[in-house]
Amino acid sequence: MTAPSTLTLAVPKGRIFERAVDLLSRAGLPVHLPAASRALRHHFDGVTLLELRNQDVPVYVDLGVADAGIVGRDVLLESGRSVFEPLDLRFAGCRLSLIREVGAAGPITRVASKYPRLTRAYLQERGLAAEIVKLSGNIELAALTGLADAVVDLVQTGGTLRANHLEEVDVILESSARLVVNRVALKLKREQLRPLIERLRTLVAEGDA
Ligand SMILES: Nc1ncnc2c1ncn2[C@@H]1O[C@H](COP(=O)(O)OP(=O)(O)OP(=O)(O)O)[C@@H](O)[C@H]1O
Ligand SMILES: O=P(O)(O)OC[C@H]1O[C@H](OP(=O)(O)OP(=O)(O)O)[C@H](O)[C@@H]1O
Repeated sequence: MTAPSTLTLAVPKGRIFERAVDLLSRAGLPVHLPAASRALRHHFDGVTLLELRNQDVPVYVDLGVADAGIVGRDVLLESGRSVFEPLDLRFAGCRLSLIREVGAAGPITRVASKYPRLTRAYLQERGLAAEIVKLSGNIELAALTGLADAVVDLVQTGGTLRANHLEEVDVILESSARLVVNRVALKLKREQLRPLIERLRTLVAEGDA
């Protein structure tokens, strides 16, 4: 029998990181939160964690450099990458919404977002020919300053909207953290990936993810 090969997993830094590492640990992988350092690749017994920007997780998984990863559905759909998505992990819940200043009624001619592809698809579906401006963060400021007459961004508690006199005009999609798996790795590393998916599925079903 050959020794099992290393499993490489892509995990985004930021708000998902700690929860994702903890979940993988509770699913039986010998991983733990790395000590604070500048290291971006963390080696454990038979498992390597790659600490990436959210947007890069689907890229690493699709191209097979990571066998699997954890990423928000919002980022996954925006990426357009064709990865296997076996499991909704049911944390990092939020929605992607069209947002305007409270009471704004004029036409939408320019929309700012970190999600230009999803914004384009949404506007096209409604026959709206607005210009899309890609921004990188604090998207709500674009609506406040007049850079755009609407923005497409994430809403969770609604606290950011309330603090900035903005309102949700339409919900475009619901998001939560997803497990994504490279389609070839699913076959080649089946003996490692299948049990991992099933253990994660059990944790989610028990409300423990
Ligand atoms: N306020 C929120 N509440 C719950 N989940 C959120 C919230 N904001 C974002 N998320 C989810 O968590 C994911 C990661 O969010 P995070 O804030 O870490 O990303 P970011 O720092 O904006 O990304 P990056 O800097 O890599 O562009 C998002 O893709 C989304 O799925
Ligand atoms: O509805 P709420 O609970 O207020 O959450 C929504 C906010 O959280 C996210 O921002 P984040 O803090 O990640 O900063 P960013 O805009 O730089 O991405 C998102 O982009 C919203 O601004």
